[in-house]
Amino acid sequence: MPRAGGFPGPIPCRITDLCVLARQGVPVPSAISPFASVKFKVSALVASMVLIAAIGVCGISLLIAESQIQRMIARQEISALSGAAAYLDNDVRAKQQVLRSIAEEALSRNLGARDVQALLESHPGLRDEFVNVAGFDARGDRVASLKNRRDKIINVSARPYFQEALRTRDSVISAPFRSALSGQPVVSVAQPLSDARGRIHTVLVGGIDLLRPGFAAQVEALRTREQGYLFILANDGTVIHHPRKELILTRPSADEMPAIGAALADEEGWRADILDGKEPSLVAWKRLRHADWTVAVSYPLRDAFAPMASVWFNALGAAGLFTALAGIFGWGLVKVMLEPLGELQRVVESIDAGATDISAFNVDHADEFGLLSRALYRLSRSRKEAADELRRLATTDVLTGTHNRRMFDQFLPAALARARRSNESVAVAFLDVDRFKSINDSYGHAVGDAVLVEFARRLQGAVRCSDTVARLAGDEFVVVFEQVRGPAEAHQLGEKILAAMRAPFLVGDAALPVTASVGIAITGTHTNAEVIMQSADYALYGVKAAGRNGYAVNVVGAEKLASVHAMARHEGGELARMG
Ligand SMILES: Nc1nc2c(ncn2[C@@H]2O[C@H](COP(=O)(O)OP(=O)(O)OP(=O)(O)O)[C@@H](O)[C@H]2O)c(=O)[nH]1
Repeated sequence: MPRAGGFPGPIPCRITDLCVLARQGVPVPSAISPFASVKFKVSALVASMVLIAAIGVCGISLLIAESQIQRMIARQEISALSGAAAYLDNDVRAKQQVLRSIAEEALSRNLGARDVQALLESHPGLRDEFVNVAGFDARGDRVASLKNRRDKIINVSARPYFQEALRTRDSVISAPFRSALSGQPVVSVAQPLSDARGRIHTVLVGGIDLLRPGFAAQVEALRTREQGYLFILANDGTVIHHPRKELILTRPSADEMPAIGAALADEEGWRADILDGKEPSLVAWKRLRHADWTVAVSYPLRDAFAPMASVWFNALGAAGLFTALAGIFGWGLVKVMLEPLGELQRVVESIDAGATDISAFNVDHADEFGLLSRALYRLSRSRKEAADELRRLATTDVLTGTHNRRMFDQFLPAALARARRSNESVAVAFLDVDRFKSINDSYGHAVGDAVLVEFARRLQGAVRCSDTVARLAGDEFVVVFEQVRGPAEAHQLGEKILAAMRAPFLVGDAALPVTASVGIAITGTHTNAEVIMQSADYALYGVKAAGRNGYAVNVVGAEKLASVHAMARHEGGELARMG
């Protein structure tokens, strides 16, 4: 249930509910929740749009920047790898060159297989280049060895690099394998030695120990960054160098180690979508020219984009700041823009409270608020006119246009109160058309109506504008006279009314003699509406009893009919006074 004079309890209703309540006449709140305000909504909209735009622009820019940084890092890595590959190439070639020069020396000195041991020992620098250099005759049996000569005798005739060196008669770099002598992973360089007739009598094999600290250190020195790692693969995917030593000489599948799989894809390239050990990584690779190896680097993207994290953070901070500024700006802007609406609301409330009228609408705005003001002005005007018309209809007698009983019932007490305050007298004349029933019966109701209309017109013409004429019912009328000086004036009023009715009423073709009886009461002490009406009725009754067509005046409180003044109409139209 609505509370008296207020809005129902905790507000559970929506706008439509408010409209229903308003239509039912229940007061609805004029203030709205801040979150329902247009200011809030527009500010939130502006802020959201700026936030979306800022995040969108920053996000796209940063993604583009990330992609460019990725390319840049990849290019840097590949160029660093090119340097590393060239270094490794040169290193292997230098080792081949060393053995090749020994081969040339053996040929020039016409040395045979039996001289190879001495030849090797005459080149102490070989120990720096290789873990060991051994000589094998054409059957693959060892005939010389720089180190470990007492080691078990091995035969290398089945080794592919040995066979290839015999076949090509040129230097060959082997695939990585585990040395039968040292058990270490090695790569061998095989160099055939020929005699003057071109017959290969010995194949020199120099081993490069892949786990030798010097080799690992050399490779690691090629890295350009602290993060990530460098690895080397043979063309069949066998790992030659890797920070995880246990992988060396293994051949992991591309599924097991995507970084290794990617590095074998092409001569040179990079990919940034590799998951290397659960970590998204950028892998760049480059194939060596001379040895059939690929040198590659794996670089975690997290490290690559570490500087971008702070850029993202700053960008989001800037987006938040712009959003807050946009929200404040939007709020202020909408506040200014909606100022005319607030003004309009104040005008409507003021009109509603009766403090001002509809002329307060500012209809001069050129914008939408002007349109709204003008529309509200028109609506208010037509509603006011309708209300005025309703009020008029509610207080007007439809047939005669005089006031009706309702209006009279309100007016008389007010007039009496006014008179009391100003210590003046009020007179009420109670009129009744004489024998009106016979007019109706003789000429019909329409003529009766016309008589009533003419009667009212004459009555209104007989009194002052400030006097109030009302039709109570049927052929009964009343007139309220204010500021009456005394009974003598009341008599004059009675005379005046009767005189106004004296001429025949011209209705259609007929000229009807119409008379009226008038009972007048004038205020005395303790007068109220009921009392003065009774007094006027009493006077009217006296006139009727005395033969009609006359008036009588009563002073309230002296309820004794002093005299009846009746006018008798003779056939010739002459009037005679009966006292
Ligand atoms: N034409 C018309 N007649 C009405 C209207 N209202 C009431 N009447 C009639 O007015 C007549 C009133 O008659 P009364 O006042 O009772 O009696 P009277 O004939 O005037 O006689 P006295 O008052 O004694 O002189 C009734 O016949 C009603 O039917 C109206 O609006 N138009």
